[in-house]
Amino acid sequence: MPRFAANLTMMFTEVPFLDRFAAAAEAGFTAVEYLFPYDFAPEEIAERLRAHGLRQALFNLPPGQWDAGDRGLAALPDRAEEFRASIATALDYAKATGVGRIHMMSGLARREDAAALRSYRDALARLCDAAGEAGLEVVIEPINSRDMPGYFLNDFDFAADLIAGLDLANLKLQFDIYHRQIIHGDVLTGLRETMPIIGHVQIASVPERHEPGTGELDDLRVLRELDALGYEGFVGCEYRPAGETVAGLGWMRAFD
Ligand SMILES: O=C(O)C(=O)[C@H](O)CO
Ligand SMILES: [Mg+2]
Repeated sequence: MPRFAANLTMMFTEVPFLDRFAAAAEAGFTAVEYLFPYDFAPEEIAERLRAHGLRQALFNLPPGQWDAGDRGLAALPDRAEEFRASIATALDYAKATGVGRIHMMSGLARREDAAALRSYRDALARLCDAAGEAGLEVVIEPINSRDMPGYFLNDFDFAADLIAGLDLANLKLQFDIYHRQIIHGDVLTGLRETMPIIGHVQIASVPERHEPGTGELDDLRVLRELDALGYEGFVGCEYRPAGETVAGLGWMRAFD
């Protein structure tokens, strides 16, 4: 049975962010993830996790100025200093929350840009080194270009090649089934081929990004295949509920 984590950026938005921990626990989740914790002090987040018996599955490094359009810093050579500072910030939150892996967003850049590629590879090496010392994995996630136009890491084969080429022990793939289906399709084959390098999985229906089982893919079949392949990590429920969050959790009963 998959170990589901509620994505608190997208789910339980009926209540303010810090109250979403309680709401997720009450709905039966034992783990949570979200994009960014940085609007709150590390201790505030840690306290919510403790109070509700939740595990932290994942969060992202600071992405730069999100509201100004930044989507990560790693592939941006002129933001290298900011990227380095973001590692220390993320590691503070990792220590407080006990998370086992952090997601590094690439930023908006062209893959053909040699300086961007160099910056991205250097950023990964630096981050993996620091995260490794803290006992953490680093994950990278291909994101489809419809949701995030211009995103550097927009292809699963490119990501797998980078991971193989860099050969860093704690670098893994974040396999978001929603993005995989939009970018390439062929989801089951993708899972089978990349299972040895997968560090985190996320799911949502395609194309609406709602509850699993409400889109074009047989998401329950995909989740069963994950089990069959021996995946033991978390599956982040990174979807926007079509209506009220708890009312939309019926799809999970298939795994009771
Ligand atoms: O968009 C996604 O799928 C993510 O997982 C990212 O963390 C951020 O955009
Ligand atoms: Mg995702």
